[in-house]
Amino acid sequence: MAGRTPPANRGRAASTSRGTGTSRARQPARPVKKAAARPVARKRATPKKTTSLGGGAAIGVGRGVSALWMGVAHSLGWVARGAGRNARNIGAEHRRDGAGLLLFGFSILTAVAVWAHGAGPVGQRLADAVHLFFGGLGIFLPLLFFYGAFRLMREPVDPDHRGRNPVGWSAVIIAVSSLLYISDEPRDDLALTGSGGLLGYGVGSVLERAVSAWVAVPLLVLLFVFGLLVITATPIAKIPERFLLLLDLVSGRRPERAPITGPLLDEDVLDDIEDDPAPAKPRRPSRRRQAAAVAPLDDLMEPEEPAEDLILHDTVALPKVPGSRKKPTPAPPAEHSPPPTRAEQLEISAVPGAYRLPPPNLLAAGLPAKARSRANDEITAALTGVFDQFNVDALVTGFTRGPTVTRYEVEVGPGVKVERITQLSRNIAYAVKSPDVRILSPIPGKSAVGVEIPNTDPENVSLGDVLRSRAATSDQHPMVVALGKDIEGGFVVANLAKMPHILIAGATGAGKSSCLNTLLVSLLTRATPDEVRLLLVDPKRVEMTAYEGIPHLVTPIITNPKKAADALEWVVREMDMRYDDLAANGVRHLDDFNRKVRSGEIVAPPGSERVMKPYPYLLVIIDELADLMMVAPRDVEDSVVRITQLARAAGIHLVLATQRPSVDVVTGLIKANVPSRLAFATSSLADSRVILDQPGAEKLLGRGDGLFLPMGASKPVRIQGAWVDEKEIAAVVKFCKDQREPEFREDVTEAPAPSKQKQIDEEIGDDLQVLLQAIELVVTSQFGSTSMLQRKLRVGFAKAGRLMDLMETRGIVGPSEGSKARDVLVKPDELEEALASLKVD
Ligand SMILES: Nc1ncnc2c1ncn2[C@@H]1O[C@H](COP(=O)(O)OP(=O)(O)OP(=O)(O)O)[C@@H](O)[C@H]1O
Repeated sequence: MAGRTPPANRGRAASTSRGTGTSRARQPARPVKKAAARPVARKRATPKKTTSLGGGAAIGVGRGVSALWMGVAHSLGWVARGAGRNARNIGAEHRRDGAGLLLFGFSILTAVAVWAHGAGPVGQRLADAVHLFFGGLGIFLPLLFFYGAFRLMREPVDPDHRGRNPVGWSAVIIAVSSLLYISDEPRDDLALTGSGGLLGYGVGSVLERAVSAWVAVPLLVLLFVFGLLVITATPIAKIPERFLLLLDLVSGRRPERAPITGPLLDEDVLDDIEDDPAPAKPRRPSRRRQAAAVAPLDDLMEPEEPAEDLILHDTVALPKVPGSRKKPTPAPPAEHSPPPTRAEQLEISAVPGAYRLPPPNLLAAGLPAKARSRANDEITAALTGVFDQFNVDALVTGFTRGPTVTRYEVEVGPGVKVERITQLSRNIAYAVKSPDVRILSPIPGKSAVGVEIPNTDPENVSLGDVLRSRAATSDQHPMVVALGKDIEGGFVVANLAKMPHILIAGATGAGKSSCLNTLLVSLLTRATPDEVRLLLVDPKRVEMTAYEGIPHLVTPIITNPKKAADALEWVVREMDMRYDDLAANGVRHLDDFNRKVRSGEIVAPPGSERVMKPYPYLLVIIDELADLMMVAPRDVEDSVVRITQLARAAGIHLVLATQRPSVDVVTGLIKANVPSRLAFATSSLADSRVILDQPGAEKLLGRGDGLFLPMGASKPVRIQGAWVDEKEIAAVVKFCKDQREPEFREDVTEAPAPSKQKQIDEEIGDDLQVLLQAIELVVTSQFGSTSMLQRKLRVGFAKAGRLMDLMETRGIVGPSEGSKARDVLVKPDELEEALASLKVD
């Protein structure tokens, strides 16, 4: 988005990018032709001028010298260009490290020269120069170089604040040296080296003569203060806040940290977080707002420098060809998560402080994200080439690199149809050697067409980074989970309580299970079992075994689809119970109920033995909805629909995952009631339409590449799902399990309420024997046909139909599909179990 590209960044890209130079040369030819014409004319004129100077030996010698000189110059130029080209191919971090090491070397030289008067003749000259120029201040110069070298090597550059330190330090040095000069006016050159040096003399003497020492001194003090404010990035209005914060830190009181609850973290962990500041650039305004509340000392001194590994990307702007179209003005930076909210549930814990959340350092930090790589430059050139070949007046004006995909921004010239870019999609795919090109027309919020092309050098998004980002830590709600990073490199988190239910779908291997892992680990690291309870359904049996035994579970992980259907009915009962409580106490949402219970406004009715306790959120995660829908389609659909329609206020939320997003699994009713969707790569356009109601998911790349369509949004956001590995999952699970045993509810997987059972039993009446025969017939033949029952059991049509209905209510066969035979849901090897359960009933 335009808003995410600070002008400074664009300037940087424009001045440093070489690859872009290539694309520039390939821009529409008009300006290039004009420029080329002039040098040719000059070349013709030159020989004339030279010959007019006269002939003879002098000319010959002159030419020889000139040729030699040109030869040497060309060779040197060639070597320098080669070295420069190679240097540019080195990664940005290495170049920065190189500069840091160079400065470090220089600081050693200066230190030895100035402090120890050593380092040979070079050191002697250097020391003299330093003393002459900076006077008494010169002895601090090595320290300043050390500091500069340390920052260059340790912290990434932030283009927004690139000039801050040089400007700040220059102001401080000029002010101090001038003050030194005025306070100790030297009478000769030698004394100059003791006071403010030439610098102090230059500024101090001029100022003193111009406005007298009485005015010059306050002015210089103001300059000094300005320098300090610039270095520490402190606006004047923030001075009192920062000062109080500094006092807090000096007196040993740690400032309140919004992100992570205090008692749950030890000092090491906090230090980890201090070393690992949240990404700053795209959210800079709000970061400033919150700086006083969250910044530790490091942040106070260097609040604008994001950690290398958490740096966010902005659009890398490419230089414009002369006279190219104007760039749209940047809009304000995009936020990826809802504004911070105060979570009521946080204080629910029955035994405060008894349960510690897993420390963030259990989750490893990912590799630093790249803002630009060689692959990006090559693709920019390829795109420009395609536009040139097809004579389309369009410019690649920049790109935003995400972890898996880069979005190239293309601006079309006046009068050029946007469709011309769309029509070129196949040629673009051919030129960039990737079939997965996705064209966005326009990029929301920008007058530009987006061409999304997979990175040939994709990066993983570590869950730890997302959970430690400001997007996640600024919202303390226990149901906030990490999703990943968007295409602009911004962290994406979501509050499951606000979804309020989400459907996750994608072909096998697309990243659903990994996504469920990130959701679960996010919850475990942010919510205590008193705040959130989990009901996990894993018909695939292997995906969630790692979480068995965590204290958040209400029941052991359910792997049997039939039991899962029963569990959903339990959820409906739990929801009804919660609703009764809400209604009886006149509150509309579980959060209000919990707040009133805690404040004592809601108490048990007189005479009741019940102890009123806050309700935890209940999150139901179903890994394969299709398996449940096969067993008891009507029951599951009924339960899901009922839960999704009502459960929001009762704090019950559903996460439904499926790899078969067909209409018989994700039925119209379920779709209508599950408003948030997350699509990973699907195998067909039809599947994409089922999940998102629009195409797009079929073009995703797999491995966590997804489209997130939160409730109410019309356009999905492309994200790269976060990744958490098995070791990290095991560490977090162990941390939780070591503290508490799960308290299972016995009734979750119990068969549905006796009243309903009885009703069905009554329905069976005297037909039990014939029903058992019918079940045997249908299951062994795997053929759910009414006429077959009529023939084999010698019963009439009405009776056979009734038997079929009874079998449907028992989950033996699927619903009627007109004249077709019904699906048989019980396998022959499960027959005994099915018959036994019926006989017991
Ligand atoms: N966010 C991610 N980052 C990096 N790699 C990923 C990510 N998500 C998935 N992968 C890779 O893709 C593989 C398959 O992912 P996953 O098991 O989550 O797919 P799935 O959709 O659940 O498949 P299935 O339905 O067969 O279980 C993983 O083993 C991993 O290598």
